[in-house]
Amino acid sequence: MASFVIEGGHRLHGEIVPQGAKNEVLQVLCATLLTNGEVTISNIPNILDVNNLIQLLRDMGVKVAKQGVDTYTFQADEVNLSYLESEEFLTRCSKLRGSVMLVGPMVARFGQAMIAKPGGDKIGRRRLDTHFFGLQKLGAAFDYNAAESIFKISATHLKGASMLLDEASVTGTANIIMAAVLAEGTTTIYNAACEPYIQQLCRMLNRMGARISGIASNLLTIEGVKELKGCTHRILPDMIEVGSFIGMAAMTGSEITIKNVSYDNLGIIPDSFRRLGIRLEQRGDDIFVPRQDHYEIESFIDGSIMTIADAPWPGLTPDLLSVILVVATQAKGSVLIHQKMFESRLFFVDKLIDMGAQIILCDPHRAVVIGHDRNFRLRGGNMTSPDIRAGIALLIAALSADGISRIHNIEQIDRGYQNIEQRLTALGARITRIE
Ligand SMILES: CC(=O)N[C@H]1[C@@H](OP(=O)(O)OP(=O)(O)OC[C@H]2O[C@@H](n3ccc(=O)[nH]c3=O)[C@H](O)[C@@H]2O)O[C@H](CO)[C@@H](O)[C@@H]1O
Ligand SMILES: C=C(OP(=O)(O)O)C(=O)O
Repeated sequence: MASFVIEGGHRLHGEIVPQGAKNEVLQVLCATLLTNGEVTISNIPNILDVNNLIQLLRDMGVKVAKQGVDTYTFQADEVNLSYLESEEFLTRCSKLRGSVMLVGPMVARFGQAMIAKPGGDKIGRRRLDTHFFGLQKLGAAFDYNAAESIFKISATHLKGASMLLDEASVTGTANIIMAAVLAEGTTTIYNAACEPYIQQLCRMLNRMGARISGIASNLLTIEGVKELKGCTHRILPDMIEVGSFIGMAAMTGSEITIKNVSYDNLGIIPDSFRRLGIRLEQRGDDIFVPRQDHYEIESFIDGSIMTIADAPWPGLTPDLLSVILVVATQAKGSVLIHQKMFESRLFFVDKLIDMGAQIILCDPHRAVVIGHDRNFRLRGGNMTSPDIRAGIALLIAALSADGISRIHNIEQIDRGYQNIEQRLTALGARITRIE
């Protein structure tokens, strides 16, 4: 297990460019299986989850060629179907959440898919019902082997259908879209997830010849086509990285410009940080965060205490709540952080309490943060990163703290953040990786 050693208390300064979005790239990589044509994707981040999925595609027989520093071509013209039943395939799938999105394309193109319970963050129950109910509606049969945690899906013929999803699952919607594009006839998906990454997937599929309308809404209409062709696609900047950097700038009292953020695709994220009293300016497609010695959490209009909660897009992504919680510890005022979607994502607050933060964990979903207004600083600590976003939140806390901190299990951070210590060191952070 690798660790970071962080010397806190240094202000940061300069420009940082967000990487390509992890959660978009995981979707569109799976979509390359839908065609035997060549798909070129650029702005692919060099992170653990993405590299694992690319390796998985290679092992399946997909021809993968690196064309540039962040650009790859993929050609799935000779997929090894027997590999899909191997022990090795199942083990690899279980390493990342994104692998679940192989199911839709595989059923659509090859009529069968087998997948082990996918990995990803251990942040509470992460059911897959929406995925499989949707695929069943399209005519696929599925079987779950509980003893081995293996899902088996097969379909001789997928047929378009109307469906109302029981929840707007992001990867579930992606899976159903990718199956429906090659189904016979029309599919409508209501209560579809509609975040920018799903929009990007739909636009890419349309460039491949799919016929999807309603993009950016929660009602998608998909007219199935017989086959898809290759295309080129560029990944959006990672909105969770953008939010993490806004929080990091505020918490460390630093002046930072975050470059090329695709502001229009950030939704409610900038305003969520503004509600904590953080000033940020849109400058073209950049975000400028000025140095702020104090920031004060707003109250609601009636004077009651602010709540910041997650919700399906266009609500606030749950993936930023850990960062928002950490940043609130140095604000003036109080806020209730309500993590509605996941039930084990707030337990990392124990580590912040050890560092001197004032937080009451009310229950697994809710934490009240009482901001210090920087009256006293967090103390460096020794901690383990439980999940990707708690990991970056702890890193931000450590950068602002007095003294030395150690964060263990940083593989969790590496899953989603590219060369993070080098990029932050370029801004003046003091972070050392210990293997
Ligand atoms: C690889 C990937 O893309 N992972 C993202 C994806 O995971 P993933 O697609 O696995 O997450 P889902 O959207 O399926 O659901 C996330 C959680 O929210 C709950 N839920 C979801 C929708 C809803 O309307 N109501 C509700 O309560 C689900 O029960 C689940 O516990 O979306 C999550 C929610 O944005 C993000 O945290 C993950 O980073
Ligand atoms: C929860 C996350 O990732 P995953 O779904 O891959 O576990 C995340 O990106 O915050």
